[in-house]
Amino acid sequence: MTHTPTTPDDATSPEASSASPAPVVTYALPPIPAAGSGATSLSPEAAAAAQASGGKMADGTPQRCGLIAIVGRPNVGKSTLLNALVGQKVSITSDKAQTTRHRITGMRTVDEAQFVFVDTPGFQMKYNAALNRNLNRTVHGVLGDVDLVLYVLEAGRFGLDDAKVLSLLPQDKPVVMIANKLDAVQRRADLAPWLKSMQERRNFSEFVPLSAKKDADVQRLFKILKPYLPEQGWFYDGDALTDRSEKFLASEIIREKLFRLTGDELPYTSTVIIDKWEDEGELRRISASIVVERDAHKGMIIGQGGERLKRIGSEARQELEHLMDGRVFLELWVKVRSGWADSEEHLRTYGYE
Ligand SMILES: Nc1nc2c(ncn2[C@@H]2O[C@H](COP(=O)(O)OP(=O)(O)OP(=O)(O)O)[C@@H](O)[C@H]2O)c(=O)[nH]1
Repeated sequence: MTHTPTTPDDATSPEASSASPAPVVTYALPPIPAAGSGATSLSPEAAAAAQASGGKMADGTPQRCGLIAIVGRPNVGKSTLLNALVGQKVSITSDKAQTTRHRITGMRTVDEAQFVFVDTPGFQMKYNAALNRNLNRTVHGVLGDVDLVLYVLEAGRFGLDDAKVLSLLPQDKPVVMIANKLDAVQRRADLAPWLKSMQERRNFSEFVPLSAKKDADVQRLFKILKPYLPEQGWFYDGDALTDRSEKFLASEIIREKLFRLTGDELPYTSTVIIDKWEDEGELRRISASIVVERDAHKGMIIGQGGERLKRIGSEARQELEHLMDGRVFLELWVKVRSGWADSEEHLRTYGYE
């Protein structure tokens, strides 16, 4: 099979694409990561939606639906791409590598095709704590279940860490290479030899240089990916965007503000737990704890005179009010749990199994 690099200037339609779509696969209950757990079973709502649709559009066009994993080394833009594809923030982004820790599913339905995205954490090769063992286990578990893999790189760069991720990808799945951050490439001409060298590394189904931050690129990606989805009924309602709970999204939003406002000072092992979630008429009261490993980290988060924690809380509250379309009262605590990232016991307590 020959591979034609697909660039934003090259209007390749899915039909005109040189790669052949994945074979039609039909299975009664495809595995879907359940919200908040590592389990892979289809939720009752999803099963009902798949049945109700009968697998066809009103005009008789067969529906398509498939699971797509987004993989790549930390910081290549996987979460940014997922959020852009879903059209809503379902995964946090930051400049700090390794901010994504959960198997997040977001979904988006475009015409007859439902794309169900499974975000995978960056592969962690540097540390050996229990947290990272769990991350790698999660990545392998996810890849076994999907119909298509999006392998994300930074356009023009292929380092040892990218090679490591590539070596772990299954041979029997179609893999689309996404060369992200195209907007940051100064000389587009330099990209051609790089793309050619990538063609020799694996039998990629497609090459798609793009910027996850450009809407037109993201819309074009849907067209390229559609033929790879198996013909089968949708797993979710056509307007569903995530199967994550509001509580989970809230903790992710707080975590994002935490990482953004502490810069590189705070280790990625810090986490956020929602302790209280109550509705009082129009007002939602949320109380959350930021759990860190050391007293020094606690000081960093609180900041001079409590200024930093106040800002984290205020920015998170504004985004929560936007997400929930209502007033939010947010109370934040910082707690120290020494060595929690090293302990399997703690990981279970915090729901990372
Ligand atoms: N210039 C540019 N920056 C991008 C693009 N996509 C993502 N970024 C930036 O790259 C950084 C990392 O993005 P994330 O989406 O958090 O990366 P990730 O791969 O999910 O990272 P981990 O959670 O560490 O695995 C952020 O600062 C993004 O704003 C892009 O298309 N162009």
